[in-house]
Amino acid sequence: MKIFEIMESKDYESVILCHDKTSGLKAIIAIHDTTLGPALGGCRMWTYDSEEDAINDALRLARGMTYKNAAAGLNLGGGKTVVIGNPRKDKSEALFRSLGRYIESLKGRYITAEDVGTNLKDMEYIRYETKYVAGLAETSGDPSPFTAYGVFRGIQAACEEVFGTSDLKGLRIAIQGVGNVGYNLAKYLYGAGAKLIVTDIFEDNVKRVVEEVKAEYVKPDEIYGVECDIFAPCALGAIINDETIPQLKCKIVAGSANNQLKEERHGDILQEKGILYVPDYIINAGGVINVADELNPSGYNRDRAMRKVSMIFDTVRKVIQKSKEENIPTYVAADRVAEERIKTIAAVKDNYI
Ligand SMILES: NC(=O)C1=CN([C@@H]2O[C@H](COP(=O)(O)OP(=O)(O)OC[C@H]3O[C@@H](n4cnc5c(N)ncnc54)[C@H](O)[C@@H]3O)[C@@H](O)[C@H]2O)C=CC1
Ligand SMILES: O=C(O)CCC(=O)C(=O)O
Repeated sequence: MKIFEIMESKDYESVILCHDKTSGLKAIIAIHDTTLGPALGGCRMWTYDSEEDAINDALRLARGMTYKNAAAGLNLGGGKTVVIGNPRKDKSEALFRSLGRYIESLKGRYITAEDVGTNLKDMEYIRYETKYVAGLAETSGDPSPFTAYGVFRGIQAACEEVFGTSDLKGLRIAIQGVGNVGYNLAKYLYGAGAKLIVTDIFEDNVKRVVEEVKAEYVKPDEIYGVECDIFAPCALGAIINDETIPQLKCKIVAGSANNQLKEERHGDILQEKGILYVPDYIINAGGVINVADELNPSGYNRDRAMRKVSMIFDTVRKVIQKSKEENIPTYVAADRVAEERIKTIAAVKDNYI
């Protein structure tokens, strides 16, 4: 793996390899860009097939956070931690405290939070060793309901564009994955009068949405072909690909899953087919917007965080507008929105003060 070549090609600032023999910690902290402020991004714990896969994931996710934070209007850069290990078997207080000490050594250049495979308890252990951790139980807590609310607002903005109204009443919305975010999203959509079709690989998760929001159930591999207005991927990445696109019968793709496009060209294909794709990192920023509110000098405020999450409606509109004006796919427009903000703020910071 030619690490410096990769870092140079996508402008990474640092990649820190962390190892602790006692706790078995093997982690990578990737910091992509700190132009806007300290890098904020969650800590993922996963069993990777190889160390190279883990490093690549950390790099990709860290860069994603730069774009997510920038487009969301946060004064934060992008970074991410990847812990190599099985989140069901390999967790311990020592492991997360050891990681916390590495994060502390960065003196605030990187702030961590939850991600796939980590939870509030893990963040508490990290907190024993460093204050550079957000998303704690006593402050902003579980980010999922905020992410779901942001996705809901983004869907409303997309509907305004495609159907001429943000009213979701009577629309058919297919949700892939009704876990933490998908479940909360289903409740918002049901409350707004939408008809839901859902799938999940866990029976319990399906059961609660079928009961609580009268959703229709389809098998996991049937969700792509469901006749619907909106397809909301809330499970895995790379689900918009050569196999799934021909099956889609929706007008909008808008959901919380990270890295939905398997390859960038799949965003182009959606556009050619007249399906509006709402870029993942624009619509799923609710969680990080909420977590970032903890960094406010006056302390965390839930109402303020919700107001900011609600503005995802405006960010989605801005991205759609840019895509139309510049005749580019929405995923390119999103990147431009983020890059332009970073460039402008970097120029402001050029001044000597
Ligand atoms: N939780 C948050 O605040 C944020 C989550 N995201 C992304 O949103 C997505 C969902 O996150 P969470 O709800 O927190 O995760 P989760 O693990 O609680 O829920 C995911 C659900 O998808 C289901 N699933 C997995 N594979 C599936 C398949 N092949 N077909 C159907 N269902 C399947 C799982 O059984 C689970 O119920 C992930 O991609 C995550 O990276 C992004 C930003 C913030
Ligand atoms: O929401 C969080 O807990 C951290 C932010 C993050 O890593 C993400 O949005 O993917």
